Amino acid sequence: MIRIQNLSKVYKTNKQEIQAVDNVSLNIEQGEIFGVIGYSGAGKSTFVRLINRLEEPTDGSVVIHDKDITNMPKNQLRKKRQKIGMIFQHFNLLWSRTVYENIAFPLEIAGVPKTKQQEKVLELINLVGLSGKENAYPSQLSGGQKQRVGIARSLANDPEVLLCDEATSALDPETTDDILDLLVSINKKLGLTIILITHEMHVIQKICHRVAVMENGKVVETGDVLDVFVKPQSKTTKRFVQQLNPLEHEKDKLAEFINDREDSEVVKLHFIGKSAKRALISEVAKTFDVEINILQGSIAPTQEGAYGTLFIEINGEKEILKKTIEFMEDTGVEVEVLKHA
Ligand SMILES: Nc1ncnc2c1ncn2[C@@H]1O[C@H](COP(=O)(O)OP(=O)(O)OP(=O)(O)O)[C@@H](O)[C@H]1O
Repeated sequence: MIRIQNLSKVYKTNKQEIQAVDNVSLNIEQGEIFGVIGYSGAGKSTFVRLINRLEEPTDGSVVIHDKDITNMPKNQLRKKRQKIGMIFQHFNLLWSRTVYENIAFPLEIAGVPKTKQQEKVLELINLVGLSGKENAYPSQLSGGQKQRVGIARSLANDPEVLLCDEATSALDPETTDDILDLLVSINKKLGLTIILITHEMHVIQKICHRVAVMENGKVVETGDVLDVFVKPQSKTTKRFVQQLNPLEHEKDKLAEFINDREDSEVVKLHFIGKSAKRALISEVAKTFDVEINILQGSIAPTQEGAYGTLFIEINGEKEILKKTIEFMEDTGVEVEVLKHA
């Protein structure tokens, strides 16, 4: 649905050239929530602004619904942009206009008749949970409410895609979660494709189906969120995943809880998708003559299912331990033995 090919942006200043986006190619499917994550300076903002040509690309193409944005004349681009919604970190609302008037603004520009405008604005106010706030000014709203106005405004012309530029970065964690829930419900209700950029892995984990990791203008890794979380390939991705899974850091700290016994094996289990719902530990305890000591564990939901990590110590006879590990491996859970008996 959105085909991005060999997209590049070079900023030329007096002193130097900066390659902000470097030969990025991605396909984003209809109806998916696609996240782009990277540290500051990775090129995320530039990338997202190239999609609606708020920045002119130096090279490459962006095709949305079979229309090449990159070589479109300005008057056609203005029309096409009405179908590309965008929300921003600092909301970009019109401060002298009420909530109602902010949301009506893109409809006015598109020349929608007043009665139709009213119908649409009230529908959107209801959709984003701002009923009763129609006549409030942005200065009278909380950050979360301001972003709800931004979202309603971005949806006014029934866009084909919604671009989110660090849309929750100025919000506290609780409000961030509310706004992310709203984006998921809009994605489901309207089947709207969403492309969001962020520097927070939590945002990717909570709402995205697929993710691309950017570094120095390049996409260094891309894939389904669950796969990227479970098997991050690049160094940068691993650092992002560790933000959410501090257990990975704490492997060494477990050492003091582990017995010196010769018959003890320490195992890290990775539960992915359906396997996260299985009562594996009690199954093992009922099936094999072993003792299990749970050392540490965590679980996190994503849009495509949960993934979790559990560190356990298993005590028993060597042969039985071997069979226990094989049994766990056969269930589809990933098993990594950290200390052999
Ligand atoms: N208008 C501009 N002129 C020159 N250089 C720019 C311009 N905009 C961005 N850059 C440079 O391009 C690179 C990528 O910046 P960009 O803002 O896209 O990164 P980012 O990943 O969004 O980072 P942040 O989250 O800090 O905004 C940086 O080195 C930045 O300094």
